[in-house]
Order: sequence, then structure tokens, then C-alpha cells
Amino acid sequence: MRDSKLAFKYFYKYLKPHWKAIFLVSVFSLISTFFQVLAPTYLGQAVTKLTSYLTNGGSLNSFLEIVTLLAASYLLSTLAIFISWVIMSNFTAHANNSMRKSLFNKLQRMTIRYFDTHQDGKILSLFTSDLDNIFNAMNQAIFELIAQVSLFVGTIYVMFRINIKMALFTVLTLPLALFLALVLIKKARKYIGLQQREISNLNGFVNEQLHGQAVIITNGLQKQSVEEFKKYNQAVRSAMFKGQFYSGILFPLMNGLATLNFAIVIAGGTYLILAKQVSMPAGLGLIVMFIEYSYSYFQPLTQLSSLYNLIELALTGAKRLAKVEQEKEENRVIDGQQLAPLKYGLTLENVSLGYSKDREILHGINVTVPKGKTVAVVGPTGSGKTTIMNLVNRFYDVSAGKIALDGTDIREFTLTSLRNNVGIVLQDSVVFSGTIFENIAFGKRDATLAEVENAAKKAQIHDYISSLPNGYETKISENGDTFSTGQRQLISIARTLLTNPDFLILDEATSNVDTVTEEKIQVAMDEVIKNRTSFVIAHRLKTIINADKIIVLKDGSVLEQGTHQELLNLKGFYYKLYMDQMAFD
Ligand SMILES: Nc1ncnc2c1ncn2[C@@H]1O[C@H](COP(=O)(O)OP(=O)(O)OP(=O)(O)O)[C@@H](O)[C@H]1O
Repeated sequence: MRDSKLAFKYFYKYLKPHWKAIFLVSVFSLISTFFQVLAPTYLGQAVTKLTSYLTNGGSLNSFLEIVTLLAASYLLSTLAIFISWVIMSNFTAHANNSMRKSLFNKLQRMTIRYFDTHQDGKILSLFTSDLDNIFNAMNQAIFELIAQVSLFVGTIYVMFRINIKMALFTVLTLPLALFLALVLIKKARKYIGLQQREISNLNGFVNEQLHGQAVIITNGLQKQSVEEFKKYNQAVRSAMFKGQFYSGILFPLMNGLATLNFAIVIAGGTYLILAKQVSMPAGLGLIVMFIEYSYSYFQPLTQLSSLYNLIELALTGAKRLAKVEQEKEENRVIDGQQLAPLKYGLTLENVSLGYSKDREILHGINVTVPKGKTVAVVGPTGSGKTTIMNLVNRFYDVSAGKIALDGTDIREFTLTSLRNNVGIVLQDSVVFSGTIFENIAFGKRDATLAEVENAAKKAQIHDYISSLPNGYETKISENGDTFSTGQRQLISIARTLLTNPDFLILDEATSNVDTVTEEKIQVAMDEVIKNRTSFVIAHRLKTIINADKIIVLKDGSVLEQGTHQELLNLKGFYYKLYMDQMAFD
């Protein structure tokens, strides 16, 4: 129930600005219904007039007048529908646009924890299936709901005004129709919600598989992958079948009941004529009129039940989008301090972190990175190197202790000023679709070509870019095929050099690149850390032997620290790590 409230609130928020358009759509749909309800009375009267004219010489002119009114009713009803559709298509596109914009903006403000804990495919589903479902439902449901409900009420009212006995014959099957509609709609509701969840799970799985396709192929895991996929697909199929069955079966059932109703109306009308309760022309007119009415009060039941599927999908989508809107955002510390140029450096004081409450990853870390110095963090995989980087950039906040820049807790700076001054070169560097120029100038949109070239030269990637036929204007495809992993890191280093951050975190990617690129990365790294305060997360120890200080991390605690030589002299854990790597090289 609370979830439905959430969905309605969501719709209210995005439809409220369009209240004038919704009002106009309502007015025109009511006008259309009015003429639709009026038309059968003209139809009945036309039959009565025609029968009178044929049997006892009634006036042909009055028959023609009624036929003209009948045609006018149909025309005006269609015109009103047309106007509603024009208004509606316009405002629903606008409302959907605002929803899409808000979702994208919200994602920009979300914490990294959200992205760590939600699969990409599921997030993508919000844009594809959920927003699409909402758009489809808004387009069809708003008009149809108003039109069909008013048609239902209007038809019943007019029927009883015209002839109570005929009206009673006509509504004979109504209780059964309502009962069936309610039972089946309840069932459909359950399975359509399930269908959405299963589709989202399937999307998440497919997305994950696509990302890991190379691993799947190299390990010959295609078969397992297909087996796993079958389970997700089977779950979707099962929910889809039940959802579609219960919502789809309503349509033929209602049609069947409507046809049965025609027979009841004809029988009822014939009885009234035979019992001499109405004249033959009036009776025939009533039969035609009530067949039309019988159709027009069953039509809303049929339409609403087929709309139900659409509405349910939209409500489920709205619930999910509303929940995303409620997600915790990054605390941007809007009223915080601005970070001034670094004077002393960075300190980690007794820093602990657990991504979850029950498992601490870092335990009381103490590190100082003096201004202009390079501190390298080394340690076995899973020791917490990347986690430290996540903390300095405030992707996550410390569970205990404090990280300070020039003595001020980094939580006191505005997030923008902190992030503008802390540059990051990730191990798995990302390139975006666009030109190479745009990719390097990503953090400094107003950079000139000369500045971009200069950064690329220092990052050892200029020669490669120049060798491409379109140079800096070369378009990079979405998955960055133009560049190898190492080259992507060089692009990322060039990007960082251009923004010239005060403090740098560099997660080196030398572990899976060829020796030539490795050397280039080494030169680029030396260039980017020159005269800069930096943290280097090192996987290959020979890349950081010149660091001013090396922190050796093991199981989330600092085991040893010192210069390369000091640590070798210790003959401890670092010494062993280094010797192992040298032997391997
Ligand atoms: N977002 C996260 N949520 C929960 N646990 C995490 C998250 N990121 C890392 N961890 C856990 O924290 C521990 C330290 O991970 P981290 O990535 O910091 O290690 P690392 O030293 O950088 O490893 P590697 O050398 O393999 O990159 C690991 O046990 C990992 O499972």
C-alpha cells in the first residue's frame, strides 16, 4: 500500500505542472463521451422513424433530421478525441522528459555505494523499461480512464432515463462481469509486478555477462553461461505467461459477455413488443438503441481491463523510480570550506573503514603524505589499497579516525572543491565516446589544442595520437577500441595533467600491459607526480622504488613503512614481496 502511495506521489509530482493540459484533455474526453452516449438515442430514434415511415407513412424528413444529428454526434465525438490526443501527446512527452532528466541528474548525485550495490543492467532498466512503460501508460491511460469511466457512468444513467425495463435487461450480466474483472485483475497485478522484477534481474545478468564476455570465452564457460541464462529467462517466461494470461483473458471474457448481452437485449425488447408494452417501431428502436448501449457499457470494462496491464506496469515503474529518488545522495557539503592550495600535505589519522558494519577492512591507518612528496601504497591483493583511495576522494567516508588536508578534515570541504583538487588516475581507465581531444579535455572543457597536445606529450601518448589519420579529432567508440588498456591509462594521465590537481591519486595499471607501454606509463607517471603531492597505488614494486615513502599494507593494517632502501634493510614483508617479484620478472 505504501508503495502504491509512492507511485501516485511520483505521478503527482511530474503531472502537476501539466494540470492545464490534463484539464483540457478531461474536458475534451467528456465532450467526446457526451456525444458517444447521445448517438445511440439518435440511432434508436432513426430506426423508429424509419419503421414508422415504412409501415404507416411517417415523415421521411424527420428521419433524415435524426440521421443528420446522428452523423454530427459521431463527428463531434471524433473531433473531441482528436483534440485530446494532440494535447496529450505533447504533455506526456514533456512529463516523460522531466522524469528522464531527473533520474539522470539523481544518478549524478548518488553515492558510489549505490553503484557498487546495484547492477548496471538494473539501473539501465529504469531508463528503458520503466520510463517506457510510464510513457505508454500516460499516453493511453489518462485519456482512456476519463473517457471510459464517464462512458460507463453516462451510459448507465441514460439507459435508466430512457427505459427502466430495457435498462434492467441490459445490466443483467453486469455483476458477473464486475466479479470476473476484479478477480482476474487481482491475479494479473501479482504476476505483472513479478514480471518486472524478473526482467530487471535478467537485464542485470545479461549486462554482467556482456562485461565479462572475454573471461567467459577464455575459460570456456559459455555453456554454464547459457545454463544460468536459462534460469533467468525461465523465471521471466513463467511470470510473463501468468501476468499476460490473467490480464489478457479478461478481454475475450468481456467480449463473450457483451455478445450474450446482445441476445438478452433482443429477447427483452421482443418481449416488450409482444406484450404490447411498446409499439413495434418504438420497440425496434429500443432494441437497436440498447444493443449500442450494451456495447458502450461493456466497452469500458473491456478497455479498462486491457489498460490495467499498462497501468500496472507503469505503477511498478513509478514505484521503482520513486525509490531511486529517495536514495541517499552524496553529502556535497555545500556550505563547507573551499580547499586552498596545499601547504603541508595529507594525513590519515587512525583511519578505519568497514563497507558494512560487520566487516572492518581498514584498521587504524596512520599515514602522512607531505606536500610535494610521493607516497606509494603496496600490499597483497585485497589488502585495502583501493579502499584508501576511495576514502581520500570521499567515495566513502571513514568509519573512525580522520583524513585531513593541511590539518582540516576533508569532510569540512565542499565536495566540489575537494574533487577539483584531488585528481585520480584509475587502474581501469575509462574513455568516453567522442573525440580524443574531448577525452583529454574532459576535466577542462575550455582547454586549447596546444594545452591538450602538451599534456599528451608529457603523458607519452602524443606520438600515437598523431599517427592516427584524424589525430586528435579521431572518434573513440563507446568501448574505446582505439586504445589498449595501457594507452587508455596514458589518456587518463594526460587528462589529469591538464587539470593540474594539487593532490593526485594514481592507481597504476602496469600489471597487464606490454613492456614498451609499461615504460611509457612509468615516464608518464614520473611526469604527473613531479612536484605534486601524490598517493601511488602500486602493483609492480619496481615502479615505485623512487617514492619518498612506501606504505606496506596487509589485511587492512600498515605493516611497515619507509623508503625502498629502508624497507629492504628491514628484511621483512616488503623485502619478501620485492624479492618474489624480481625473481618472477
Ligand atoms: N565496494 C565494496 N563493498 C564491499 N567490500 C568491498 C568493496 N570494495 C572492496 N571491498 C573489500 O575490501 C577489501 C579490500 O579491497 P581493495 O579493493 O581495497 O583491495 P586492494 O588492495 O586494492 O586489492 P587489489 O590489489 O586487488 O586491487 C577486499 O576484501 C574487498 O572485498
